[in-house]
Amino acid sequence: MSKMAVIFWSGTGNTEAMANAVAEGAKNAGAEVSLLPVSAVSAEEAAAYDVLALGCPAMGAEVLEESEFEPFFAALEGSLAGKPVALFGSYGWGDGQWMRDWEARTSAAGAVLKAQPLMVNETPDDDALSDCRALGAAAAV
Ligand SMILES: Cc1cc2nc3c(=O)[nH]c(=O)nc-3n(C[C@H](O)[C@H](O)[C@H](O)COP(=O)(O)O)c2cc1C
Repeated sequence: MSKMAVIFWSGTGNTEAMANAVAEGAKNAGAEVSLLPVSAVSAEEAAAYDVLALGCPAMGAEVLEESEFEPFFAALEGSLAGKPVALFGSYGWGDGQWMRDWEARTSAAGAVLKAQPLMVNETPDDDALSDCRALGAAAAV
């Protein structure tokens, strides 16, 4: 059974709702899942998991949230070579540039992207939550 961490930052709950569904999908697919706000985990602890699902909304001007998530991810980048990773997050008025940049960084770090990064506009509806569960399942195997 793979040990997977779903690690997220969420200001208004949208990415958190996605994270809950990602974790549910991964558990249903047989993974042992830890669901963690980014404030509760260090990069070193995150790097010890077999699989990572990382969630962060578009913040600032098309960037990762800068006070907690960006420092966490910057510290993790050096440990991502060969690591299976899935990315997800909610956004508002943008066109997804934050996710394209994040995906490029993750690939450049040598991570193995387990699925297309999943972006949801604002609050996830039922279809989006089922996409989140599918992402979790894809990451878990
Ligand atoms: C300070 C701030 C900056 C934001 N910057 C962007 C942005 O650059 N592009 C975008 O598409 N949405 C942006 N948004 C919208 C959020 O990404 C969107 O509301 C998202 O659903 C928030 O997710 P959360 O509920 O997990 O915090 C921003 C929101 C806030 C509060």
